[in-house]
Amino acid sequence: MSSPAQPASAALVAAPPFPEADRAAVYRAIHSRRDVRSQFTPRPVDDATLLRLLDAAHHAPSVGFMQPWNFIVIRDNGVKGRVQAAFAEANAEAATLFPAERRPLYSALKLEGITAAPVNLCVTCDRSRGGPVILGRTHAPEMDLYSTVCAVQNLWLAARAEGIGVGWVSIFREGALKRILNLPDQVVPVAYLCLGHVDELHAEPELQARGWRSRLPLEDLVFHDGWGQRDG
Ligand SMILES: Cc1cc2c(cc1C)N(C[C@H](O)[C@H](O)[C@H](O)COP(=O)(O)O)c1[nH]c(=O)[nH]c(=O)c1N2
Repeated sequence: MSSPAQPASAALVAAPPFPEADRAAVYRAIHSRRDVRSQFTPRPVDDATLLRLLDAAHHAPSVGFMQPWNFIVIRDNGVKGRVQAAFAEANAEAATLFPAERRPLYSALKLEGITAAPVNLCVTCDRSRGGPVILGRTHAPEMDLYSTVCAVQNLWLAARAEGIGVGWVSIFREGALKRILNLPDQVVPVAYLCLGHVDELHAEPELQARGWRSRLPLEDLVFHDGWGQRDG
């Protein structure tokens, strides 16, 4: 297939601001989204709802429209059990890495909901998708991984709107997850997510509520025209 010398024309549609109530809903999803470990109800996640979430993820931006993601839906208790064991092994290692005075609090935190969540989802990045040269990735090969994270965030926000909680678990040796899920060499497990209906969510990040770490003031993070310049 030969590529045209001129790109085909692309249609435009009107893009006005959303009406007030719709805008409020978007911000509500953003601000009330939480990372969930303990609040999952046993109610199954039906296929239609799950498909809407995956479709939201699939509409994320991606470098060069690479769409490097796959979604491995895990409902099998045997697979969940193996993932849970991989977490437990890595978490025991992780606990030793924090200063002694923080270890009791670390060990008291619940950092996964793998077996409690009705659905687990591994969002992967196929680093070879679309071939070796990808528009926008020529000088920044990690952009495929960032694109996959955009898909995760889309899903996380859509899940909030659906009353589904999502918990991201990243305390694994990557090789362990790859072996359990039979991932090919070029496929990276970017996110391991636990999903399930929730009736309640924490009002603030659980790590903040439990005294692990607090939200930084936005004004400390905004610079103007260069690093460290605070005056606009
Ligand atoms: C890339 C990545 C990886 C992880 C997380 C998040 C992200 C973005 N988070 C959740 C994290 O602790 C949480 O997002 C923050 O504490 C903020 O809380 P809310 O998400 O606002 O509830 C998380 N939480 C947890 O209990 N175990 C984990 O392994 C991880 N890993």
